[in-house]
Amino acid sequence: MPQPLSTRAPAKINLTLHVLGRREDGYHELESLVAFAGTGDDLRLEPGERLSLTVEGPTAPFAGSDADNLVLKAARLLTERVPGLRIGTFHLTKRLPVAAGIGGGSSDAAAALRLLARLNGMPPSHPALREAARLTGADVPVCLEPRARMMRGVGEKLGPVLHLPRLFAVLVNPRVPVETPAVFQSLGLKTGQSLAGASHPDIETYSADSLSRALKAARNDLEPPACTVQPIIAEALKRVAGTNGCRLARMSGSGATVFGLYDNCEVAAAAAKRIARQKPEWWVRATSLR
Ligand SMILES: C[C@](O)(CO)[C@H](O)COP(=O)(O)OP(=O)(O)OC[C@H]1O[C@@H](n2ccc(N)nc2=O)[C@H](O)[C@@H]1O
Ligand SMILES: Nc1ncnc2c1ncn2[C@@H]1O[C@H](COP(=O)(O)OP(=O)(O)OP(=O)(O)O)[C@@H](O)[C@H]1O
Repeated sequence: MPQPLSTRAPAKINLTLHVLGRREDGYHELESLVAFAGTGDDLRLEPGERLSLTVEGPTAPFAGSDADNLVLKAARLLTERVPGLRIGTFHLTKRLPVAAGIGGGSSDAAAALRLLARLNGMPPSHPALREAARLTGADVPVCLEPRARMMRGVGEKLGPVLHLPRLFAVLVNPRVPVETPAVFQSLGLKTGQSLAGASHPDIETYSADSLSRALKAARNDLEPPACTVQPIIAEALKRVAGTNGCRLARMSGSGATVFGLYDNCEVAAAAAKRIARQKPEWWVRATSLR
């Protein structure tokens, strides 16, 4: 029985993000503990002669032109590397906010690579998949197998899968797009500049307590520059931090999405309800992270 050619493209959450410096090519060296949410986009692949894409769903109008979609970029990069690759039409249901720091486009691109691998019987470790992912964007490699892990370099160095205790979260996006290059720019590092930063311990199995301690001791270095680029992020952080039972409020990636962590799903759901009532125009989701 062939497996259905569909997959979830979950939101990527940077639980921590330390900037270690800026390379000569202008990209920034990072260290980030990445997890994935229960909420995301959906992608389906209908095998066929031509490579094409349809996009629908609530946030489809904001995802740019289909020709520039990262789903097609990743698929093209793979076809260039694998002669005779079976292809087809992708159908993307777009639900995640765009340019939001939760890797929507990256996760969609990684989902496309997973579906093409499945259609062609390629193992997930195939070097062409890894290369196509890396060339599509810095966040794509970590999204290939969406499980919690440490990400280093500019996203190409991945640690082993981490067994995190289930985290109960609320994701909040004030519906302002934030362009990643503008935030890195606003950090103001010179090329070749290194920063002394506390590095993350390499732990494979966290208890709820050790994870909570590690998260609190860490930070997202892109939070201050992102708040300068888009001051509403500071308001989102304050609103999340002010909800009952919020253990930690932090921005993901380059923003503007902010997450709050809670002890259980009931408290998280209540916090989401409260923020959605206060700010009906914002995107608010209670979800779990792993
Ligand atoms: C901030 C993160 O979301 C953290 O996970 C990622 O590092 C960004 O990943 P991404 O959006 O896939 O990034 P890309 O599309 O590859 O790069 C967009 C732009 O962000 C800047 N960029 C990105 C990644 C990185 N490590 N250093 C950078 O300086 C570069 O100006 C680059 O031109
Ligand atoms: N499938 C896609 N979904 C969303 N945006 C896409 C997609 N393909 C291309 N894009 C373009 O990519 C840009 C970044 O969108 P995306 O939602 O991936 O950002 P992000 O969440 O900030 O990503 P990251 O956290 O990796 O920095 C947008 O300007 C958008 O036009």
